[in-house]
Amino acid sequence: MQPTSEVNQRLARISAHLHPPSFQMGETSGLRPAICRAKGAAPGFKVAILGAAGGIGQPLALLMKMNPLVSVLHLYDVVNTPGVTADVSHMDTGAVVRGFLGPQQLENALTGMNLVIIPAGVPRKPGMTRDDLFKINAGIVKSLSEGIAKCCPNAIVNLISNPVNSTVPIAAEVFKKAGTFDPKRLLGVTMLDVVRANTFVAEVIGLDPREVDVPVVGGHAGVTILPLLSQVKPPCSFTPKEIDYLTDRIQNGGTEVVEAKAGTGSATLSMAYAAVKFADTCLRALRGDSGVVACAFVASEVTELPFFASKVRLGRTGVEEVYPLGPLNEYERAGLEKAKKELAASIEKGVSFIRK
Ligand SMILES: NC(=O)c1ccc[n+]([C@@H]2O[C@H](COP(=O)([O-])OP(=O)(O)OC[C@H]3O[C@@H](n4cnc5c(N)ncnc54)[C@H](O)[C@@H]3O)[C@@H](O)[C@H]2O)c1
Ligand SMILES: O=C(O)C[C@H](O)C(=O)O
Repeated sequence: MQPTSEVNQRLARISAHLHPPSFQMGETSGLRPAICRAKGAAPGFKVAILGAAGGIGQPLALLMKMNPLVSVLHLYDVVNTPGVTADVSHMDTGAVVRGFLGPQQLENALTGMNLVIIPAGVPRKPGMTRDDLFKINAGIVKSLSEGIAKCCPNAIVNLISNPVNSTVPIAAEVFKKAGTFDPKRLLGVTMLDVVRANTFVAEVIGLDPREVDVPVVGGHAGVTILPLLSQVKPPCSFTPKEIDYLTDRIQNGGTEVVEAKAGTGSATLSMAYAAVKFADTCLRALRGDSGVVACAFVASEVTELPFFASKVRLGRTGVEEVYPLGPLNEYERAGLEKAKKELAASIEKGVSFIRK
């Protein structure tokens, strides 16, 4: 039988653990200090998610916490990071999770990061285009990019916030101004278009989507999303009706979700999946894996436009090769002309937002 005082002390310790005093973000922004003998994080990459408490940010945080390549996961947002961080940090996977709240903690969130994923910003409601988000999201991406230029200029950046066709040029201009721009390290995330294309094509041809690979080039909005159905792997042919159906469904997949969600937001779960698929690709390349290829919206000389989405090869330094588009059929050449016209305006809008 233990003395009562010892039992009481132990109960008090357990109670303090279960009911901590009110949450406070410390200077270094960790959650409340834990009793911990670990000397530091295990080997792996340090990843920050900016916008981590949002519709995409939360499932993205969950999935990145499960990624064995991640040793440290920083969750930053202007609201609600304490709760999301406490929640995700209880998962018994390797990554150490730390939460950061508000602009005063942005620098701590970013310092030392290898990869920064940005899903911060407002989503569409029915009837809106992605460009309608520019007014709010341009400023958000500008300030977060300024933080990256200052605190982790060598990090790979995965930019999700819409309109991607303009936010990537915005980030590039901020980095140029700061003298830190390296086109190899800035990638607009168009993986959701590829994920959708693989799914819809697999449905039409009756295959498992995991066996299908559809290159999607151009940009990430409406007609700028250009699936190259003539280059689908495994090789297959489509009727003109199937091509029209697939092109339209892939280009409007985002709107399909926005309308189904009826005012409560846009794609979050499939986007978190696509973002993790893309981030994992970047991390494997950083680790030194060879043959790592994905579609992304990057600085490019594939067309006359300064940015364009196409297949890229990733390596330890980021984008190591931007692949040409390959042979296009007449339908795709016509789509490319339409895509370039809209893309040029969106890119210019982003550039002049910073240069003005
Ligand atoms: N690239 C793509 O394929 C793709 C796909 C889906 C959504 N999106 C875009 O991703 C963005 C986020 O979508 P969502 O559904 O997660 O929206 P959401 O509103 O659910 O979450 C956005 C989060 O960003 C946070 N935020 C706002 N300003 C911030 C700032 N200055 N710093 C840090 N965080 C900030 C908000 O607090 C919120 O938690 C939208 O712009 C959306 O259009 C892109
Ligand atoms: O459609 C949107 O607004 C969100 C995203 O760009 C998507 O493609 O789902």
